[in-house]
Amino acid sequence: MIEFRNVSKSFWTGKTRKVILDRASFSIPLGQSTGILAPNGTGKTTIINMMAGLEKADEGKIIRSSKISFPLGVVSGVNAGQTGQENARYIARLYGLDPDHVEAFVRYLVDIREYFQMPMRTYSQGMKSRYMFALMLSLEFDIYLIDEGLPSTMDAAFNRKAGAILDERLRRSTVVIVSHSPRILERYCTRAAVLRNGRLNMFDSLREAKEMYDYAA
Ligand SMILES: Nc1ncnc2c1ncn2[C@@H]1O[C@H](COP(=O)(O)OP(=O)(O)OP(=O)(O)O)[C@@H](O)[C@H]1O
Repeated sequence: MIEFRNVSKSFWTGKTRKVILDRASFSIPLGQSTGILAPNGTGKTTIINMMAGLEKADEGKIIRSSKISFPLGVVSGVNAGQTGQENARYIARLYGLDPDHVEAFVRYLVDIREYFQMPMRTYSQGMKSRYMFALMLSLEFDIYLIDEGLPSTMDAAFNRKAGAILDERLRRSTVVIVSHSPRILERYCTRAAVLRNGRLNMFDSLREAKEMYDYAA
C-alpha cells in the first residue's frame, strides 16, 4: 500500500511557485492497479519519484508499506567497472534476494555470452540496455511504478522475450502508471485518477477518469 496524507509539494522557479500537490490525500492499496492522468509538465515524474521514495514531500506524510519498485527503466547502483555477473549479485543482495537466482535469471535473459564476465564499461549501448532491462525483471516487487511508458530496447527479439515476462508480471501485480495519455492505462489499470490543480481526483473506473480528463482539457 502507498498512502499520501495531506501531501504538498512545490518547486520555486526563481519567479513563481510551481505547485505539484496541494494537501493531496489518496492511497494505492495492493491489488488496485491505478492510472494517474496528468498533462505534460504538471508533475507526473515528481509524483512517481515521491512514491518510489526518491523525492520528499514538503509537507504531509507518505506511507510506503509494501515492496515498491523504482520507476521502471531506472536501476541505480550498477557499477561500470564491475562485470555483469558481479553487478547482478550485488543488486540481488541490495534488494535482499538470492544472488544465484538473480545471476542465473539475468544471464539467461540477456544472453551476452562471455561479456557477462567482463566489466560493464566494455558493453555496447544495446548490450547495456538489454542487461538493465533483464536486471530490472529479476527483481520482484508488490507495486510497480511506471512513468509514461514501458521500458524497451532497440532489439526487437529481446523486447518480445523480456516484454512478455514484464507483461505477465504487471498483470499479476499492482501497478501505478502516470501518463498524459489514457491509452497505456487501459492495459493494466482498473481505476484512475486525474491530477488537477494539485489535487488528485480518484475514480472507480478508467472511463469516469477519462471523461473528467477530456472535459477539463
Ligand atoms: N528540482 C526542480 N526545481 C524546479 N522545478 C522543478 C524541479 N523538478 C521539477 N520541476 C518542475 O516541476 C514541474 C513538474 O515536473 P515533472 O518532471 O514532475 O513533470 P512531468 O509531468 O513528469 O513532466 P513531463 O511530462 O514534461 O515529463 C515542471 O514544470 C518542472 O519544470
